[in-house]
Amino acid sequence: MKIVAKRERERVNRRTNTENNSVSESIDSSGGVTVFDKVGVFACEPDGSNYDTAPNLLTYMSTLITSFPPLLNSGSVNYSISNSAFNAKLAVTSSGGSSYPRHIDNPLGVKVGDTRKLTVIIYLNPEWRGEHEGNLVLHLENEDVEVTPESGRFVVFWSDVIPHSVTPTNEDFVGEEYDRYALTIWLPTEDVGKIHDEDSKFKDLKV
Ligand SMILES: O=C(O)CCC(=O)C(=O)O
Ligand SMILES: [Fe+2]
Repeated sequence: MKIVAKRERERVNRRTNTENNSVSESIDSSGGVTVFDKVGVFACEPDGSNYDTAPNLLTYMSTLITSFPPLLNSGSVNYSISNSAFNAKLAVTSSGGSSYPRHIDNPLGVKVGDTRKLTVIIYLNPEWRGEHEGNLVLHLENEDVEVTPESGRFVVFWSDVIPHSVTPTNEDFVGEEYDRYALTIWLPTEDVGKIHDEDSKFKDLKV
């Protein structure tokens, strides 16, 4: 299964990958928006057209998108997570030093029509070892939590409040075999009052 996942992630990447050096927006503590480059990060948006070459990946994605929102909404607080306007990205962070700066995925929220509430990341790196680095760091209230991008690892956090970054991939490991693959699915909320909610205990976190 791990090998299938590896072949499939490479096929999706090869077939549809066009975007290099993607940019993202980040917001500072006074509300200013800056655009940052993600040098060495290649991304594509897997969809039904990838089913022929990556059936397991697509089946996994569709199972997750249909089953996860109802599960989350049945918790003690209903965040009205929806699967209606999800978006997905397969990102390949090149070996040899590429990284993501500290940012929030949805810094501006409803004023720019961005209703993403939940970031779900699945790592697809069956041969990942600690020395390859490229760890996700979640900058939480009182601590930074570092998550290694091991295959099958599943990370979920609020898209609108949690600052995070990716440490540089190790410059000593260069070549496609060391590229770092992450499949991200963003799920929106139908209750836009839940975005940048003043009652959120994370509201004071800053990019
Ligand atoms: O690949 C990761 O671990 C995080 C990626 C990320 O922060 C993003 O795509 O916004
Ligand atoms: Fe992010």
